[in-house]
Amino acid sequence: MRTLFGENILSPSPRPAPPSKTNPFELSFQSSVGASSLSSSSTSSPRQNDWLTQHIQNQQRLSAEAANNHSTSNVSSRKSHARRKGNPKLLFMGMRRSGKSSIQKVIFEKFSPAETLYLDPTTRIEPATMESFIKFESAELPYNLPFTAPDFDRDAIFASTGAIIWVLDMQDEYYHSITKLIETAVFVLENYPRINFEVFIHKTDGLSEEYKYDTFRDVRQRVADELADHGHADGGGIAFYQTSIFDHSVYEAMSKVIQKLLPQLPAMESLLNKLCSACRIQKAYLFDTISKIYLATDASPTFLKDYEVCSDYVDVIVDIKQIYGWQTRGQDGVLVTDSSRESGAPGESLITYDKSGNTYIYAREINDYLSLICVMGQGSTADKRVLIDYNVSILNDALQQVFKL
Ligand SMILES: Nc1nc2c(ncn2[C@@H]2O[C@H](COP(=O)(O)OP(=O)(O)OP(=O)(O)O)[C@@H](O)[C@H]2O)c(=O)[nH]1
Repeated sequence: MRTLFGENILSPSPRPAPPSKTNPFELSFQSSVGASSLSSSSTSSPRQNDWLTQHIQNQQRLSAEAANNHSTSNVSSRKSHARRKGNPKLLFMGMRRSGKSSIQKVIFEKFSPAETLYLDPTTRIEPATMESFIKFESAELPYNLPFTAPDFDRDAIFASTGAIIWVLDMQDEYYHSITKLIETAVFVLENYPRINFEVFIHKTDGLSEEYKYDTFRDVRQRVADELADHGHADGGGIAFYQTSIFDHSVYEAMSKVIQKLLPQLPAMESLLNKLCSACRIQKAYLFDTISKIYLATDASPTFLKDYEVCSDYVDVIVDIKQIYGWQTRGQDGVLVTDSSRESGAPGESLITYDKSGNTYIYAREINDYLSLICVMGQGSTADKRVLIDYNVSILNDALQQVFKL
């Protein structure tokens, strides 16, 4: 693989094209809902972005209200995920030695998988936070904590939790874990229906594809059957993921868990979809650079290979940043505009992806903690870079609008 790092890795941000010129790569936010309001201007993308942002936020607000009413009236048939304001809060649960601490250490504290071999057992609730683009908060519940007891202060633990991640060790005897999982899931569904319940079927490394598939299906089936017996015929909205700290699967699963908690997700996805169709991007990911969690991607099918390449590229970016230093952040929690940065300009780079050089990875730093990584498709060659940069800068502006509010 040949890296095309040039002097432009830290080049100044591209100048937007003059608004009077028609730009074939410009984001055009055509929508059936707002077609009439957009038809008057075909080139004013920043204004269209404002409109889109507002429109999406209104939609989000309405659907959040609807979901709220729905979940209070009918606990077992919740459909939408509980997106809430504030930081995503994750609670790790599961049997002893299932890998709860390891997942947190690898993702949030950047331990290498081998360093997790001899972690001390967790005996008390250990909250941890990671400051990145968003502040991730996680905690691990010791296996034997009697949280269902009536005198236990459950609200202190569960009231602010966004998602519970049940870690199930696939390489161990897992029937007891399933029993505990069901107990916990029923308790959560009945007492805290707005918490997302996620199951990591963990330690998939070193197992045959056939065994992984059979075990995954077996666990899902058992959980669905047991929950149906407890009156949750729809499976309680529980999601299952195969994970291992030795590959990218744990990052991908964690990304999906986090995304469900982000109120800005629909807006980000919509913006990425528009960018992809305007710039012929095969796949676009918005990565939280430090944690390698992607906060959003476009609607095109996700291939693990694309994700792996983009994720590895984020590693490269982090390594380069470690060498040259991280730039300071403007204001807490708010995206910093290129012009308002105290020092330097956003980093950007290209890297060839296949031998022909037609497919390449485009990386653009949105701010110090957020990166846009795109797999560029055929027809979006590197010589159209200025136009692509221009569209990405529009996306950048729109993202700032989304996260300011
Ligand atoms: N093969 C494999 N081993 C893993 C994986 N994740 C964790 N482990 C190992 O599993 C063992 C237990 O991991 P921990 O993270 O300490 O498990 P825990 O659930 O936090 O354990 P307690 O705190 O005692 O409840 C360690 O030796 C890890 O290296 C994985 O994905 N694959």
